[in-house]
Amino acid sequence: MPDTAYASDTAASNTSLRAYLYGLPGVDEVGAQARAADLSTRSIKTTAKRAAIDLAISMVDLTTLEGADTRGKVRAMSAKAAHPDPADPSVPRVAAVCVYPDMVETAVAALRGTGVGVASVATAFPSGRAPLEAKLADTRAAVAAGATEIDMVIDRGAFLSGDLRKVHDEIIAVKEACGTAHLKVILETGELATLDNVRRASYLAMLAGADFIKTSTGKVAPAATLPVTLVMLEAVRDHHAATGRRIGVKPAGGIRTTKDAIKNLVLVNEVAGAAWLDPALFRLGASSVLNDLLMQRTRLTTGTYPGPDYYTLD
Ligand SMILES: O=C[C@H](O)COP(=O)(O)O
Repeated sequence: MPDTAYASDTAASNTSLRAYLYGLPGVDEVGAQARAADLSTRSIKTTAKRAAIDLAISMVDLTTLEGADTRGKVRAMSAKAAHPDPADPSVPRVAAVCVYPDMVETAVAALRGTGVGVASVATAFPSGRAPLEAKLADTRAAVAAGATEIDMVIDRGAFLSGDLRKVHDEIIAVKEACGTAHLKVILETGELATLDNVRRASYLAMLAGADFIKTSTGKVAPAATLPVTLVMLEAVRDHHAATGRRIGVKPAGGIRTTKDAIKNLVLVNEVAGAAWLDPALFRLGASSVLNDLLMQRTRLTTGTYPGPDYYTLD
C-alpha cells in the first residue's frame, strides 16, 4: 500500500512528485483485466435487483454535453432528473445533471428545490487545452451561475510528457476557484495508455485535492472500462487507508444499460467497499442509461416492459 510520504512532497519539485508517482506499485494489467471480467459475471438476486436499480438511478449524473444543446433540452433533462418517471413518485431522483457552463443557469433554475445537483464541465472541456486563467474563469463563471460540482479535465499532454507538476498545480488552482463546489477531476483514461498511468493520475488528482476522480469525458474511446474503474477504486480505497480521506469515483462514457450499471456497483462493493455505495462517493456519468434503468425497474415491478416510447428521450 502506498505510504503518505507525498504529503511533504506536494510543495516540492516536479522531480519529487514524479519520484512519488513512479514509485507507486505497478498495476498487474492481466490481473486487473481478469478480476474485472470475473466480477462482471457476478449475478445479483432478483430481490436485490430493484434496490440496485434504485441505487444506480440515485447515482446518475444525467449528462448532455453536445454543441447542439439548447435551453429547452436542458430544461427537459432537468425535469427528468428530478422526476425520472412522473407516473411513479417512488423512483428516486438522480444525483446531478451535467452540462456545459453556459447551461448552468438554466439547469439551476429548473432544479431549484429538487435536491438534484448541477455539475458543469469547466476548464476547456473536453481537450483541456487553454491557458490556466481561461480555465479558472470558466470554473468561476460556472460556480457563480450556481454549479454545485465542477468536472475538470486534466492536461493530458502535460501528464504524458512528464510535467506532473503542471497538472498538479492546475488542479489545486481549479479547486480553489471552485469555492464550496465539489471538484471532480477527469483523467481521460482512454488517452493515458496504461493502467499504471491511470493509477498515477488517480493519485496525482487525489493529492492535489480532488473530491472525485472521473474516468472520461465521453468524447474519447475507450471510456469507462471496468479494469480502469477497478484501478481507480483501488486507488481511493488505498488512499483512504493511508489518509482517512474518502474520495469519490465517477466512471463516465459508454455506460448505456442496467447491466453496465450493476457491473459497476458490484465492482464498487468488492473493491472499494460498501461505504462507496453512496451517491456522495460514486456516480455514473451517462447521457443515456436512465431509460434502461427505468424500463428494467418497471419490468421487475409489473412483469412486463413498458413500450419503448413510454419514457421521454434521455
Ligand atoms: O460525463 C459523461 C459523459 O460525457 C457521458 O458519456 P455518454 O454519452 O457516453 O453516456
